[in-house]
Order: sequence, then C-alpha cells, then structure tokens
Amino acid sequence: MLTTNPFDDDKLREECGIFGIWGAENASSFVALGLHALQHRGQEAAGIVSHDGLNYHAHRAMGHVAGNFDRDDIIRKLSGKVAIGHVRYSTTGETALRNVQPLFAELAEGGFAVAHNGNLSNAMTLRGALNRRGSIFQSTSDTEVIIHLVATSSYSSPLDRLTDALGQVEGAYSLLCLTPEGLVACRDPLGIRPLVMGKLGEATIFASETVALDVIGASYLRDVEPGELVIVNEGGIRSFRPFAKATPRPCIFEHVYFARPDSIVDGTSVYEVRKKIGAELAREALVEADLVVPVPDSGVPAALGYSQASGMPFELGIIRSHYVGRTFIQPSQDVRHLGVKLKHNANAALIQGKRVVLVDDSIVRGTTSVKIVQMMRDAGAREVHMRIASPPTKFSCFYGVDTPERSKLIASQMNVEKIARYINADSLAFISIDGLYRALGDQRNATAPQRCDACFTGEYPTTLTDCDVDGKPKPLSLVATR
Ligand SMILES: O=P(O)(O)OC[C@H]1O[C@H](OP(=O)(O)OP(=O)(O)O)[C@H](O)[C@@H]1O
Ligand SMILES: NC(=O)CC[C@H](N)C(=O)O
Ligand code: SF4
Ligand SMILES: [Mg+2]
Repeated sequence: MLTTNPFDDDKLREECGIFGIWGAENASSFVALGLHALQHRGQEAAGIVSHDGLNYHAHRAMGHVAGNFDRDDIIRKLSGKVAIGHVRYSTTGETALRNVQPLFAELAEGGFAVAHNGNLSNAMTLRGALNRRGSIFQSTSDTEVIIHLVATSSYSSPLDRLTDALGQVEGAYSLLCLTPEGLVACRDPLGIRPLVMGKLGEATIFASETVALDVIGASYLRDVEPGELVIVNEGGIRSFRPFAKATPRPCIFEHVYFARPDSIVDGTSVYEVRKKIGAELAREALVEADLVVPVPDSGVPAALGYSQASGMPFELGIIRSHYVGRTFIQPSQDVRHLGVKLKHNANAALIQGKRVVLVDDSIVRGTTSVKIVQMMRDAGAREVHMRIASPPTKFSCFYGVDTPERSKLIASQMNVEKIARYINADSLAFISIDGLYRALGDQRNATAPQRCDACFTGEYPTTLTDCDVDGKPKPLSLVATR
C-alpha cells in the first residue's frame, strides 16, 4: 500500500534520529552506540550502512537498537571506517522493513545511502512526477524521492547531483549520506530538525543530538548550520552553502519534548530551557497548592522550574514504570489508555488530602491528562490543577513528527475551559507562545517567528504542497510539478 499521507493512522510518535561517523575503525560499533542514545527519537526500526572503501554493507531491522545492533556478528558484518545509522518513527510510509533507513541504491556513479530526519512536504508531488518519468520506487517513504532525484540529476559529480536533488525538495531534512565522494551531512535551509557535529580523535561525527556524542566520549564541535552541507573525506572537512539563504526556523518542540534533557539543542541546554519554561508558566499561571507534581518523564524539568519559581514543594507524586515505552506507540485507543495506566502510578501516601499542581510538557489527544487527573483524585487529592509547558497543540506537524490528524488534537476541538472539564481538572493553563519564546531567551517576532512553532500557531514555515493543514491531500491538478 502506498502510504505517503502522514495521517494514515492516529498515532502520535516522535521523529527520527541519525548518527554518522567518518574515520574510525569499526565505525558501525560507534553508530550502534550513538543510535542507542537516540532511541527516544524513534523506536519502530533501526538500520546501519557502512562502507569499507570498496563495498557497502547494510543491516536494517524492525524494533530497537538493543537486540538488533548489540550483536557481534551483525556489527562485524558492517565493516569499514565510515558508517551512518538511523532510528525511525515513520511520518510517511508504513512501518515496514522496506521503509527502514538508511535507504541505499547503486547509482550510475556508485553507491548512495541516505539517513533522514524530517519529512518532505512535497514528496507526493515529486514522487508522482518521478513515477511518470519512469522511476521505480522500492519503498513508500518520502526519503526515497531524494535517491531518485539524485539518480536522475543532469549534474555529473555526486555532490552536485545531491545539491540539485535537495534544491527540489521542500520541508524538513537533516540528512546523512554516504556517497562516492565521502560522508555528507546536510540540514535544510530553515534548519527545522537539529544536527550536530563532533570529534573523537581523528574521527568526525554527526548526530541528531549531543547525547549521542556523549555516549561515545566524543566532543561537540558545533551545529551543522541551517542550509549548510558538510562533506568529510580523505581531503578533510569542507562546508558549502548551496541553497538560497533563508531565515532559520528550528523546531521549538525539540526544546519542549523531543530532545533528551541532557542534550544541547540550538546551542542551549534542553534541561535549563525546560526549567525556564516551568518558571515562566508559574509567572503566567500561578495557582496556590501544596505540591508541584511532574507527569514523568518529560514533565519533570518544567515542574522543577514551576516549583522553584513558585516556592511550592516539588514532589514525585506519580511514579513511572521504566518498562513501558512512550504512550504513543500503543496500537489502538483502548490499548493506549491501558498503556497509560501501566506506565504511571500515584504515590498515594503523598497525595492524600493535598492540593496538587500537575505539570506536563504537552497535551496532544488528552489521553494522558484524563488518566493522570483521575489517578490523583483516586489517590485522595483535594484539588487537581494542570499546568502545561507548551501552548495548546492545535495543528499537525508536517516536518518529521508523526502527529495525529488535526481533528484528533484535543486543542483543535475544544477551548481551554472545555479541555479542563474534559480532563476533570479544577483548573488548566497552558504557557503562552510568547512565554515559551521568553523561556528560550527570545521575544517572538510575530511577523517573522524565529522558530517553527506551527503546531501551536498554524504558521507553517514552508508551503504545504502535498496537502492542506488538515492533512487532506491536494488534488494533483492544484499541485505544481516540475
Ligand atoms: O495528550 P496525550 O495524547 O496523552 O499526549 C501527551 C503526553 O504524551 C507525552 O508523554 P509520553 O507518555 O508519550 O512520553 P514521556 O514518558 O516521555 O513523557 C507527553 O509528554 C504528554 O505526557
Ligand atoms: N520521523 C522522521 O524523521 C521520519 C523520516 C522519514 N520521513 C520517514 O518516514 O522515514
Ligand atoms: S510543526 Fe511543531 S513539531 Fe513540527 S517542526 Fe514545527 S514546531 Fe516542531
Ligand atoms: Mg509525557
């Protein structure tokens, strides 16, 4: 089945993680470790492609990094001093082995492997045009259009062909590519998804987040800049700016939820920012209570910030089981509710008779909030107030986060008072969009926002070529083709 529409199901998932290394013996073993540190970004599938100077080697598997890439026989097969890897949460194309990255093809000028974090907002349009010109696709992933655009480019060098291909795609892409010219890292002109560069001895590393550098003891050099293409080979490291200059719009949600708190994103500590968001939330929406309780794990730093700014004690009123994955990955609404119960439990002895402020990073469908508020009431809480460290999520993401279709986002259907009633909270407040920017040390420029914040504001930084804001595919006749 061709599933190029990001809204084929209603699961909300994260995004993907990429990791690449050039110039280390057993490169793939470093990639396996790096991917392990990026596991929170994608838990559906993982893959590694390596190059030993002569041949390419690939292994892709459904499931986690552990259990697939901690096997000696597999890592030994992935030989060579250069390798790239990927952990996936699908945004376009079904969860199946044929869509697991890195994708690889033997092109006229040699092998080409690509690992992509992001989502192309004109992939369907490009795919249609490529199909009509005779391209035969092997997967239903948006990423594969890059391979066909490279394959059919009229330029001669692999780097020029890649640049030509990327000039035609729209949306979000942080990419790692193995080409006959070397390891290439590239970030889209808006820098929507993150990508950092590091060093370990003589080896050069690229990763979605700095935690993946930490895990192998590598040092952080710098971010790959929005619109920058970096190539690493025997000749050293070269940087290019092949695209028209644009004002960057990195994803603000990385700071709220996606990135690990021990990562540095856009040059700032995610943990520090989350605490500042919590402090800002306390300034904007203070409520008198006995305890500030985080919804673990992702609500913890914001709850700490809320507690420190308000002077109310921070307590672990909800304990999280570490043997249950993120709620999103449950296959149906019923099971998802069960998943939330399995995951969180009230620390009842603490909650009994107390006025509680719950702090979570976001409300998407409302599933978690309904359960957690009820859990507090069942544990004897006198009042339950909910504070959210992001504005209401009203719009879907088209840039590499698998959000449900818009109608399933509770904030697109109900105002704050209605949501409060729905989740049965005594009060509910979300941080304002300006407050979120303040926590990041910025003042939001209303006419030209400094970040992508489209899931809160609906102000998408690129044209949505393939579909409308509700995810409804546009009739092909209305879509421009090249
Ligand atoms: O409104 P919902 O549809 O329930 O989604 C929102 C919840 O999902 C996320 O947590 P999740 O449990 O996925 O992961 P976490 O353990 O990292 O917080 C997020 O932190 C919210 O708690
Ligand atoms: N979440 C992502 O970054 C996914 C990458 C790519 N769009 C895919 O679906 O495979
Ligand atoms: S729409 Fe939201 S999640 Fe997607 S890139 Fe923009 S800010 Fe990030
Ligand atoms: Mg959560």
